[in-house]
This record gives sequence, C-alpha cells and structure tokens, in this order.
Amino acid sequence: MIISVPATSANLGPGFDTLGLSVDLRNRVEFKPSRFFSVSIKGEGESNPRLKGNNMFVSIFNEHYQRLTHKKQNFKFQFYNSIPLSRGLGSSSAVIVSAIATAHEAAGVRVSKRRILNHALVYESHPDNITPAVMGGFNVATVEKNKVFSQKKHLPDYLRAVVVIPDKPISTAKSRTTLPKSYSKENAVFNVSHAALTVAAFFNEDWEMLKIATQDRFHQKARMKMMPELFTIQKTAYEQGALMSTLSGSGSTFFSLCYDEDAAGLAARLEQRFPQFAVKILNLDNHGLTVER
Ligand SMILES: Nc1ncnc2c1ncn2[C@@H]1O[C@H](COP(=O)(O)OP(=O)(O)O)[C@@H](O)[C@H]1O
Ligand SMILES: N[C@@H](CCOP(=O)(O)O)C(=O)O
Repeated sequence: MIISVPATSANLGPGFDTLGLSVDLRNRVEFKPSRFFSVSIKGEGESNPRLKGNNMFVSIFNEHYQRLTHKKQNFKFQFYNSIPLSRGLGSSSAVIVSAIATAHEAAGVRVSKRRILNHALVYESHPDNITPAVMGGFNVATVEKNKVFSQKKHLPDYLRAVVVIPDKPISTAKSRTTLPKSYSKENAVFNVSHAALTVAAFFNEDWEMLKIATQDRFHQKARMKMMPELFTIQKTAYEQGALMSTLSGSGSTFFSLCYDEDAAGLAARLEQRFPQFAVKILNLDNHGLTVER
C-alpha cells in the first residue's frame, strides 16, 4: 500500500493563509508492521540525519496509531520523497497529511478526507497547504472553531506550473515571525479585493485576470527582500508569458502558472538566467491525498 501526498503552493499572492493549489510532485510512503522500528528515505531529505530517527512523520503517525488502536506496534517505513524541504512547496503539510492517513490505514480505520484535513489542522494552523494537499486542485480555505471550511476548483490540464527552487531553504515558522503585526486599512482592502478576484478568476477560468488579481501587499515583498533574485525571477516569468508569478508559500520557491505551450520556453529562460537554481515544469494535481492498494 502506498500513501501519496502532493506538494502545494500556498498564498498565490494575496491569499495569505487562505489560497493554495496542488502540483504533481509527490511524497510517497510504504509501511509494514515489523519487529523493529525502521525508517528508510529515498530522495529529498535522504542525507538529513534528523529525518532518520523520530521525525515529524513518525511522531504524528504514532500519536494517531495509538489513539486509534491503543496498541504498541513497530513499523518499517519506506519514504520516497520528491518535495524539497523548507522551500515553500508544503513539505511539512505533505508529511502531516501522509502521517495521519498512514496511521488510519495501519489501524484499519476508514476515514474521510475532511476528517484527515481537520486532524492536520492541529499540526499546521493555516489551512492553505493542508487543504490542497488533502483535496487536490485549487482551494480556498478558512478555519472556524478548529475546523477547515473550504471550496475546491478542479484545475484544467492545459495549465502548467513552472517552479524555480533556490538552493537556500526558508523555514516557514521563522519567516512568519518577520511579517508585520498589523496592516493599514488601505493594504487590507487591497489584499481582500485581490484575493477575492483571484478566487473568481480561478473559478471562472479567467486566466488572463490572474496577473492583476494575484498582487499582494501582505507578505511577498518582505520575504522576497531576503533573496532579491526572486524579484528578477518574477519579472522574467512575466516577460516570458506567465499568467501569474508568486512566491510559493513562504518561499524560497517561486511559482509561475502558464499555458502548456508556454511552459518549455518559460522554463528554458529561467534556467538560462538562474543556472544556480532548479527549474521544474510540473503538471497541476487534482487528486490530493491518494492511497494506492
Ligand atoms: N519528508 C519529510 N520527512 C520528515 N519531516 C519533514 C519532511 N519534509 C519536511 N519535514 C519537516 O518539515 C519542516 C519544513 O517545514 P517548513 O519550514 O514549513 O517547509 P515547507 O515550506 O517545505 O513546508 C522540516 O524542517 C521538517 O521538520
Ligand atoms: N500561508 C503560509 C504558507 C506557508 O507555506 P510553506 O509551503 O512555505 O510552508 C505562509 O505564508 O506562511
């Protein structure tokens, strides 16, 4: 059995802590009961000694397995990770969601995606990554009384994401502490109106509206200043036909959306200008969390 969870790009400009979509870049985990606990990692994080022991997946898995079965059982976990750590592609959400889903599978307890999502909220208080990680597609989400309320839009297959993944990580938790404590009414109105327009543009598939709609005054500038090349990436992406180009989550990845026919040209230009960074063309994802039996 393989539990698989996609990477996510959150905020999408003005939708701070609210908007996110999933892309087809997945972490997969296989597990089986075993006499001894063991973890094997292939791909992202494989040389990180912190992930070999009691990592975030294992502690969340144990918490839920215990809650569901009241039993102690060792497992052998095999991780195949494609989501880079601390690059703004929702690696922590993917781990949280996969740990909760894996614990339910291991315990033989059927659970809805909505419940998994609400469990995930305990470990990540903003719903903009965990929602598309579970549901797939474009999502708008909010939290009320410890529950996620969200709406999903299926994404068409003629769009592509082009992501530029810098070599330096940015910790989401640390980066959040650098943001302003309050915003002026003018900037709040700016972001509310732009986030609303972004949602409408996605639901109405008005892709040409996104360049205007995805402007932000809440978080991007402050974060992008930490890595000024990101401003040039955004400018280059727009010159090369991107429909939108925004900081992915808290960064450091930059996310651009474009038509399939423009993706190769956009990626080639970004690779040429930023040879030090990884550039990937990704399909969008509409499945979210999957369990392959
Ligand atoms: N594959 C993984 N296995 C275990 N823990 C992980 C994995 N990926 C991410 N994490 C945890 O999540 C943290 C990164 O979270 P965060 O800074 O929010 O980055 P991101 O923007 O990728 O979500 C890592 O330091 C690690 O603790
Ligand atoms: N809304 C959050 C999103 C963080 O996404 P991540 O992929 O960087 O974890 C924020 O902007 O802090």
